[in-house]
Amino acid sequence: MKFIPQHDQMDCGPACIAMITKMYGKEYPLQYLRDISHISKEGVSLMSISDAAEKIGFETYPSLLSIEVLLEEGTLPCVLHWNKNHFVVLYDVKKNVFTGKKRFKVADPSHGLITLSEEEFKKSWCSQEDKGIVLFLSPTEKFEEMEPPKTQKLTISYLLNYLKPFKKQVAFMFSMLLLGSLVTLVFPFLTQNLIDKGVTVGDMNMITLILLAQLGLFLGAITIQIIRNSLTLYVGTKLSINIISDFLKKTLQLPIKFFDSKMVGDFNQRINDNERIEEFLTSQSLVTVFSIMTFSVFFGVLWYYDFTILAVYLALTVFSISWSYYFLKKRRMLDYFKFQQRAENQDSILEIINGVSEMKLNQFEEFKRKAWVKIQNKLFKTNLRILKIDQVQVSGYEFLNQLKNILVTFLAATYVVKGQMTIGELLSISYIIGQMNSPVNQLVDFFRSLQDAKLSLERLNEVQNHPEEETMYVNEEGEEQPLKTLEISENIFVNNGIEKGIRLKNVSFQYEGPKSQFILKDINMLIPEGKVTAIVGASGSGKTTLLKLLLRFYDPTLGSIHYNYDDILSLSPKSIRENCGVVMQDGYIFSDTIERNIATGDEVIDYDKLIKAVRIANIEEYIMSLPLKLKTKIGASGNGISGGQKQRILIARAVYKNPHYIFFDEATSALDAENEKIIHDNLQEFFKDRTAVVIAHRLSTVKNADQIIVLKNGEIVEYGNHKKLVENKADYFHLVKNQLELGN
Ligand SMILES: Nc1ncnc2c1ncn2[C@@H]1O[C@H](COP(=O)(O)OP(=O)(O)OP(=O)(O)O)[C@@H](O)[C@H]1O
Repeated sequence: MKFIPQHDQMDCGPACIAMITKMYGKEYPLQYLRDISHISKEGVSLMSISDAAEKIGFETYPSLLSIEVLLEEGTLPCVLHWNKNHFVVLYDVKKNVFTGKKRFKVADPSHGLITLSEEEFKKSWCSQEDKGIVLFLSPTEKFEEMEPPKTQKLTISYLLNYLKPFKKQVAFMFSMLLLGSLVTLVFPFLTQNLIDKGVTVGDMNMITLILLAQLGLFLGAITIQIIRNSLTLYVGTKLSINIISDFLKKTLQLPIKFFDSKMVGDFNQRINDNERIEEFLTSQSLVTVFSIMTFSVFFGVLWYYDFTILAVYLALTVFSISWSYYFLKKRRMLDYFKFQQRAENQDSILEIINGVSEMKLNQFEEFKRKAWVKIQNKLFKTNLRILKIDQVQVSGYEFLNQLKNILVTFLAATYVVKGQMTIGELLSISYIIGQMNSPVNQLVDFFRSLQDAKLSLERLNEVQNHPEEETMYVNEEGEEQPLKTLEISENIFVNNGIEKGIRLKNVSFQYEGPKSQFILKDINMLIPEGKVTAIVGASGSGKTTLLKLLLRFYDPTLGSIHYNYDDILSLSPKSIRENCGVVMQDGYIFSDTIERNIATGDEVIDYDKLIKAVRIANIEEYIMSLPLKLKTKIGASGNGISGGQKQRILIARAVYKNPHYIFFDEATSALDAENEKIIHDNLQEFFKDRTAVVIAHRLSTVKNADQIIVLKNGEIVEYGNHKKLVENKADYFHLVKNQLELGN
């Protein structure tokens, strides 16, 4: 059984399929499996795992059954629903020949390969009385025929390219290292001469001279060390900035769907991954090259002194390195788990901080604190496992090192006793052995760092390999074409007199896999150019989702959306968003000045436009009452401003953009009636000649719209203007009835 760990907190499902496909001889990349199992922040469901497995050629049978039936009729490996919130693979069940007791072998993507007794197994698996949920998978011919998609892997050599711009500095660092190594090389000869030509002969002048030379060399070595450290810091920092900045650039080009499945902790850990790689490139790799050089030089010097001593030294060194390497491999998986638990830990702390007031209001503190302690316990267990391995590795390594030193000293001392070696030579050899140990330690550190860097690379690979948002599209003739820019022009020619606007044809949409619920169902509508369309409907009816499709955050599962005559799939998402002024329900206030929060896209702020936008959003009075006016900083996530002020700033942001399309999702829901009326009147003027879609529950906002669309459970149930819909006395009427009676 080849174990594959989950990379992120929600990855257990895809990791289980990856292990099973591997058992059947095929290696599917985790990212591909994530995509086809439609992973979200909540992870994947058994249905999505089954969908994904079917897609790559398995036949799947989900079941709820008892342990006896599982053992009698089940085929292994299978996926089990574990502790009601996780998935694992059961790959073997063995019977103890002496006790007759069964041992269950389980691959837990967040913990490793584990063997459990029947009791333990039942405790984690059985969710309803004595039964548990299982997904059996059997490969079909399709599985044999299908080839896993190829992914390009980031390699260490690719990363070395990052060092290229720093050739000069690296060469300089290298020459410093070389110089340092030459200096240390002279020390053993000085020691030998100090004893043999100074102390033994009683030549005080010689002793003084040699000691002065040693002092001089020592000062030289310190100077070299200082220069080297500053250079390493310089190159390291620059490299780190380049690597992480490229990573952020790439990450920001990924589609929203990618972010749907990631937690903040997962991203933070990836930044750490980048730093780990930087450290590997700057500190470890260079120093190791140098260490190997130093080692080789001392190797030659030791050979010059005595071959037997060298041979003993080498044999034990090879043994101690192999010892460490073996344990490093064992530690590899634990590193994955630690990474993941640290991400969980960060998310938990973040949630406690962000939700502090809700927690206090609803007495949730204890529960959340205990959840945090639970994560800490998991982390502690992993750390304990790591420590156990490290203890054995380090103790064994130290023991071998000491044994090496003792043996070599014993050999050298024997030579001195026999008169085959001088005391000076003995001391010199001791010095050389001491010097050779540090490159060997360095080599062990290098292997550890290399392993860490490789793990980090694997995790970064999935970001690197994920297709970016702006890619190609396939036209009607089946040819690949570059994406087009959304055209906004007065004289767009529309074929056959078709009305201009955004047209939705038979649009259906699901967030997750094919077996998931349709959030939008067969939507047909035109959002006419230059007019205001309002969308109303009960909470959860799919209004926001519809808006997100228009912004190309997601693509329709079925049907098509056309901006005038262009299919949305042929348009670059960036160009669509550039032409849209959007206020979302969860609009975000950046930790910056008010003016920067409004003029987000412009390098140089156009103050005329800004004042106009601020006036339309009716927030001028508030801003001007602040001591720093437009330059006032509004805190992280908009702390320090009220909900209504936040909405007005978001409206000002959309207006400042001067967009052709306007999408407002409950943009004025937090405002008082008076403010809403003023903004509403201001917007009527602003909406002129623009195409607007407004989602609102309040009658006053939608009443004047040119057309009103009523959504119910993802379907359009009614459309028309206010007057017509009220007369219909159907869904719209019921939605706004209370407000009508109030005389609005
Ligand atoms: N990222 C997502 N992943 C999975 N399901 C989602 C996601 N976002 C929304 N949904 C689901 O889609 C459905 C419609 O949500 P949507 O936000 O579009 O409704 P809405 O009509 O805008 O509701 P409201 O008036 O409360 O804002 C809901 O059942 C919701 O659970």
